[in-house]
Amino acid sequence: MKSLHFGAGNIGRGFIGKLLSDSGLEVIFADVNQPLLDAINARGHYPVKIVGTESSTVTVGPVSAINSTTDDVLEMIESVDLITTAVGPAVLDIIAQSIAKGLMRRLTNNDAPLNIIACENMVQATTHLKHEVFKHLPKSYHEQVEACVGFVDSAVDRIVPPTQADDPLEVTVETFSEWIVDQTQFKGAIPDIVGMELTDNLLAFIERKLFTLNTGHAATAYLGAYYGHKTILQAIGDATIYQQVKATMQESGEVLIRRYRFDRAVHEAYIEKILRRFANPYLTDEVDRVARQPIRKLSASDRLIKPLLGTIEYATANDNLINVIAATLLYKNESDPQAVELQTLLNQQGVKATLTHYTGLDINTAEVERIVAAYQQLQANTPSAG
Ligand SMILES: NC(=O)c1ccc[n+]([C@@H]2O[C@H](COP(=O)([O-])OP(=O)(O)OC[C@H]3O[C@@H](n4cnc5c(N)ncnc54)[C@H](O)[C@@H]3O)[C@@H](O)[C@H]2O)c1
Ligand SMILES: O=P(O)(O)OC[C@@H](O)[C@@H](O)[C@H](O)[C@H](O)CO
Repeated sequence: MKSLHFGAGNIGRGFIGKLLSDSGLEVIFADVNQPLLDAINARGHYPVKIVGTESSTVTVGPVSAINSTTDDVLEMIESVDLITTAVGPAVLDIIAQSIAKGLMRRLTNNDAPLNIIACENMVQATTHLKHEVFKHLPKSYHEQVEACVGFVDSAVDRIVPPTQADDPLEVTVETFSEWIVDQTQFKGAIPDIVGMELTDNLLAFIERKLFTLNTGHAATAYLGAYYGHKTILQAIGDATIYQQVKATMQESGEVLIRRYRFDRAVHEAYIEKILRRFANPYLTDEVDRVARQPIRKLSASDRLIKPLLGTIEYATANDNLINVIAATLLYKNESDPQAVELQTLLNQQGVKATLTHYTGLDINTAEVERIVAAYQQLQANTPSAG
């Protein structure tokens, strides 16, 4: 079997590409980073360092790589059996055009089933990609694509920070990993991939992951930045932050428990395990990586606002979520365009207008007033300001 994976970054090489290769699939990466592509093609394999209480380094390969902006991608789509992505939610809209073009070429002489799985931190990322792909497909292709192409949603969990090694191909990953896919959305036989779990209840799994791990991770990063920490390990090692992060995940967890009837004790254990993962002493994960793209993280369907909306729906506690959202508004990073845009709008339009603009929250709600008050309090007590 042949697979094309968009995004040869941390998750691409450290998780999805590794599982595909371990399962005997031929792996071709498509990326826009030419030096990275050249390095992959020159060597044909790369090292993955798995770190935890026991560490090991494994070699992933053979692999090859093509430039995602060239016609090589269209040619590849004509013949592969599986397409996966780990490019970041915003880039899905960019690669959709190439996927649509590739599908049109493929369908002229190949109606074998093809499955596409977007592995992004986003609810129903593949369904979103499907909508984008269909925007670029003439109507005459829609029926055939519906018949031959499975757009399979997934939840993906493994902490993979950028490597600290000199080798640009090396990836360092934690021991834990979880890839869950919606078994109801495949076309043809489901590929046999070691470590890919099947479910017919994906929404519960993706919300559980995004609104626990990623909610807690974002809380650690934005509170960490506020208190002047550089890494997630340093931030979670700060007792004040640890308690707030745990309480934030519990507030979000209460919504998940009510919505999906999760067992309370099992969910509490899930939170504890995630806190231990954040405190993995063998991973160097910068606060700025986890805090990246704060505007995306403040959107209505993402890890902060969706749980907040859930607490409003169920009338449950949300003081910690409110405080983390306020800390997110205070996040500054000159090398992150979204952080710069956020601060620019805050300076131009003030907290309330900025908050409602990015989150979609109703300006007249008590929660907006509370976030504004929390923002002002955090700002007045900024640790670095003395
Ligand atoms: N790193 C993690 O811990 C982790 C864990 C779970 C999920 N994720 C998700 O996986 C996705 C990727 O995250 P990452 O940490 O691997 O990011 P990354 O920045 O390391 O990798 C993204 C890769 O996509 C490439 N890319 C950009 N534009 C492209 C295009 N047009 N075509 C092809 N490739 C393109 C980049 O060059 C880069 O190599 C995100 O959605 C993220 O939320 C990350
Ligand atoms: O990738 P983002 O920007 O959506 O979120 C940053 C981190 O929280 C994320 O990459 C985690 O490391 C990952 O989701 C763990 O599975």
